[in-house]
Amino acid sequence: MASAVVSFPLNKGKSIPAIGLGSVLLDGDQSQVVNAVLHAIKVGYRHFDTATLYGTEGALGEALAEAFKNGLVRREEVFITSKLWSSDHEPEDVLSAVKKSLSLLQIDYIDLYLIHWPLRFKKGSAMPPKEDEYLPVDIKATWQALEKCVEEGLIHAIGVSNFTVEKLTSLLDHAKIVPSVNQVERHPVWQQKKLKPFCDAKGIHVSGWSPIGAPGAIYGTQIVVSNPVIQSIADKHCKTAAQVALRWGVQTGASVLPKSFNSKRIAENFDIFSWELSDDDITQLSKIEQHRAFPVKEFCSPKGPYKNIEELWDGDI
Ligand SMILES: NC(=O)C1=CN([C@@H]2O[C@H](COP(=O)(O)OP(=O)(O)OC[C@H]3O[C@@H](n4cnc5c(N)ncnc54)[C@H](OP(=O)(O)O)[C@@H]3O)[C@@H](O)[C@H]2O)C=CC1
Ligand SMILES: O=C[C@H](O)[C@@H](O)[C@@H](O)[C@H](O)C(=O)O
Repeated sequence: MASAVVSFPLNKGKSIPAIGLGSVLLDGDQSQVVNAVLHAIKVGYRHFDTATLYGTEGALGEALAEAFKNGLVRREEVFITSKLWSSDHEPEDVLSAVKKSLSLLQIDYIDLYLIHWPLRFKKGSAMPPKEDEYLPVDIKATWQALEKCVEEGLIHAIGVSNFTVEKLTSLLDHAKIVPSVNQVERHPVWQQKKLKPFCDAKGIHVSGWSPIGAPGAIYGTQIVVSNPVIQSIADKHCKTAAQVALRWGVQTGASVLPKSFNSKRIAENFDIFSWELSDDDITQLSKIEQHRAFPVKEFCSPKGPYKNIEELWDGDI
């Protein structure tokens, strides 16, 4: 068994384990999710990241039910993150979306529920949405509906995903509950040098998606695993570039959410707690030229709230 998993305290609810298993599923075979989650629990993972969008809440729920039944782990020992999809932002849709997630996950509370994107789409919209499927965003109303779900005990902590400093600032102006987490793209090639210090100052924990640049995904990139600075640090520590990227994420105070449905890589990605990067390694990594691997221009539209990636990310690109 690998070393115990480290956690970061949140401003509400339980601590968030520093590593969580991602669960984007591109081809439809749900059994690989069930197997991956059960294997990950045995390796030591205690955090699982899913979303309504991914269609993997049911498979995660099935794996958790089996793990609880077999005594592999107890409910209070795992941390489950899921996300509200953009077509469920209407306040009256939020409660039923949360209840649907709970039912698929087969649990009676969700540790962390995030607004997946600062975007609102019509019901049944395509992915990415067509031009006439965008609706005006009203984060305040959606957030208030989520705050109610916290009051009712259905969710223990709430947060956002893909929010910039500007979008968080406007949410903070009227939020009763300060978001616990902002889940964003984060790895050594996009370190979130503007957003991370802002979130730290506001007590908002940052979780990094695509923490190794999604090297194996159809939409993915090799920009992290083939970066020469990362690779040379990996060689020095006898680790892989993926492990250096993940260790960097955790060592700089953010949780990381690597997705793998492959047993060997699930274990490889977890092996980041019994060694550390030196201050000089961190300095070298801080000098890597920065750019987003995933600017997500699919969500920019002349009819949407963001016409281009500058507007989506408020110039932080
Ligand atoms: N909030 C948001 O908007 C977003 C959230 N996310 C969340 O973050 C998670 C992680 O992001 P994701 O985009 O999946 O990208 P990751 O950086 O986690 O990379 C995952 C891909 O890389 C492969 N891989 C995993 N480990 C290794 C390794 N050690 N060496 C080489 N290849 C590896 C995986 O294939 P294999 O399975 O074969 O190992 C998979 O194809 C998602 O699954 C999701 O849960 C992601 C994007 C956006
Ligand atoms: O086209 C847009 C992208 O697929 C985007 O929707 C995903 O990256 C998503 O945020 C995720 O969580 O995986």
